[in-house]
Amino acid sequence: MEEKRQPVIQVKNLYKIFRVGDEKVRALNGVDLTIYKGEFCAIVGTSGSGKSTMLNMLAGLEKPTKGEVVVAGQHLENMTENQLVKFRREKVGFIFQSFNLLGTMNAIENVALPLTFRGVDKKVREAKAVKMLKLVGLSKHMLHRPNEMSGGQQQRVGVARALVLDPEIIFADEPTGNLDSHTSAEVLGLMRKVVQEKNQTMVMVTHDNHLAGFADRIFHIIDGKIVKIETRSEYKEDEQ
Ligand SMILES: Nc1ncnc2c1ncn2[C@@H]1O[C@H](COP(=O)(O)OP(=O)(O)OP(=O)(O)O)[C@@H](O)[C@H]1O
Repeated sequence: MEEKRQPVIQVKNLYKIFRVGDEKVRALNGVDLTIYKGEFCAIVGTSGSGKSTMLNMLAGLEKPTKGEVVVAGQHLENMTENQLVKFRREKVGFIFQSFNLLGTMNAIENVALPLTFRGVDKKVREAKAVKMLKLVGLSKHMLHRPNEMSGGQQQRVGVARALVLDPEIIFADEPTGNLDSHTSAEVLGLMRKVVQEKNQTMVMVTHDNHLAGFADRIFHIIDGKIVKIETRSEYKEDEQ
């Protein structure tokens, strides 16, 4: 089993040091990790542990101080800003805590929006958006605007919008931050299902241990270091 797994994200000896006045903040203090194709991984830690910094490095939003970040075969630490923009556009989808939906657009239009930026034909855009909304269980809410939907439904529109471009890798930052625990569990279960079906790779950061439990593997981060990696027991048994 193990040797067939294809690494999608490889981080080696990663440091991110911020200077604040005379002080140095070691937001990432020597991180090594590998994430494989098809995995749903969670990076979990308390406030200030380095989660967002880690996600920013993996998504090519910020440059490391030192170390390697290889994503989908590309060394992000050597790329120019233009190359990073291209990398993000082609490879990556984002799901945020705040849904970032446009209030004047209905669900279909919101989900179709990233395809507009790619110059996809209107009919094709709408067909893809409808398909994604069905996949996230919103068949009956396609024409609803954000203020005509619940928080959980809005977040599912956000998930559909992140996945409509079929990204190889999805990054999620506290994706259920504004939702109650029951709805959070539903949204995460759904994200996991969709990503699994398409054999995509998802990395989520959260401070919530319970929500991290939805992931195949959990990386625990404390003071910019990965201190423990947990694998779901059912997967461990598969691998033996
Ligand atoms: N731009 C910055 N300049 C200076 N220090 C920073 C900067 N960004 C983050 N830090 C520091 O780096 C450390 C890690 O921050 P980070 O935002 O990655 O934590 P986090 O785990 O995502 O926290 P939270 O859950 O509160 O969002 C913190 O000590 C933070 O104060």
